[in-house]
Amino acid sequence: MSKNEDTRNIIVTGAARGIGKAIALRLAQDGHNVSVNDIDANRDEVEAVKSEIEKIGRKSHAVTGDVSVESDVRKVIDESVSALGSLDVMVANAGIAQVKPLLEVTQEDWDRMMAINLRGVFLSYQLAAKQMISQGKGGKIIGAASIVAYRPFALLSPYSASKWAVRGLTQGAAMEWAQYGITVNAYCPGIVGTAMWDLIDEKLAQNEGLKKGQAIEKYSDLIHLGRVSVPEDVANFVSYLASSDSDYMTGQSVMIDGGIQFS
Ligand SMILES: NC(=O)C1=CN([C@@H]2O[C@H](COP(=O)(O)OP(=O)(O)OC[C@H]3O[C@@H](n4cnc5c(N)ncnc54)[C@H](O)[C@@H]3O)[C@@H](O)[C@H]2O)C=CC1
Ligand SMILES: CC(=O)C(C)=O
Repeated sequence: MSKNEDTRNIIVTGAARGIGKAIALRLAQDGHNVSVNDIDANRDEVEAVKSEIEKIGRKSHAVTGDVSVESDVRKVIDESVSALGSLDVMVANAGIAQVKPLLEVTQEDWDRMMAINLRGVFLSYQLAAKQMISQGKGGKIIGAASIVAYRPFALLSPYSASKWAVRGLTQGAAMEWAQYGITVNAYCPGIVGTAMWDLIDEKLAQNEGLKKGQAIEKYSDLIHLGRVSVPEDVANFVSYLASSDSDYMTGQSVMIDGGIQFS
């Protein structure tokens, strides 16, 4: 945490594992209180993250709910504000991936992708902004985009479109909410070794006639820094976005990918 930084009250969605968990733990280590959300099926994992945050010495709250459902996002925010006292930073991290040739994508596939990755971010952004405006002290809203928000990966077209839309939403929200002292930015990871990439690797391998582990190896050749990302690489950048050091930055979707894409 920067010198003279206040303790902030923060929500991280999709925080049971992977990048969301790393972000939640890093923000707690930075001295903030962190409320953690995930779907009900991951209740035990999200409770375990809450315990880890409390062991660090910060306040925490675990709240399950589906970010694509407005009443669930409202519950996540209301419970978190009751438990922590306010909402200063919202990290809309939850997301899903699907690997499928575009010619085989069904309307159900498309709708599920957009419901979670786009409507989920929209609801998290909008309801967080309303809460922050009611508090009258501004705030920081941070979303999960991806390098595919700039250049899609083949076989991940709906996913890429959802992340491209998150980049647009982040710009529009930044324009509309600057007047309330709210900044809105997004992080764009590259290839991060999480459960999401386990799934992508398996499905890409099936599609490309490779063995398990070979797809991630092949795609990793794109990384100039020469290693697959770990969730902590992304959490380090989100720590900056949540801190006052990023106060003059808004509307940006920034690559944190070891040098795959260059904008
Ligand atoms: N792993 C990677 O290489 C990259 C990941 N990202 C993005 O970063 C974010 C986190 O990704 P990972 O940690 O890798 O994924 P992950 O699959 O390991 O974790 C995502 C978490 O979000 C939760 N989640 C899914 N749908 C939800 C819903 N409707 N409501 C609440 N929680 C929900 C899952 O249960 C899971 O705990 C995602 O938005 C992803 O698209 C972006 C670029 C690269
Ligand atoms: C999952 C994802 O966004 C990438 C780029 O791998």
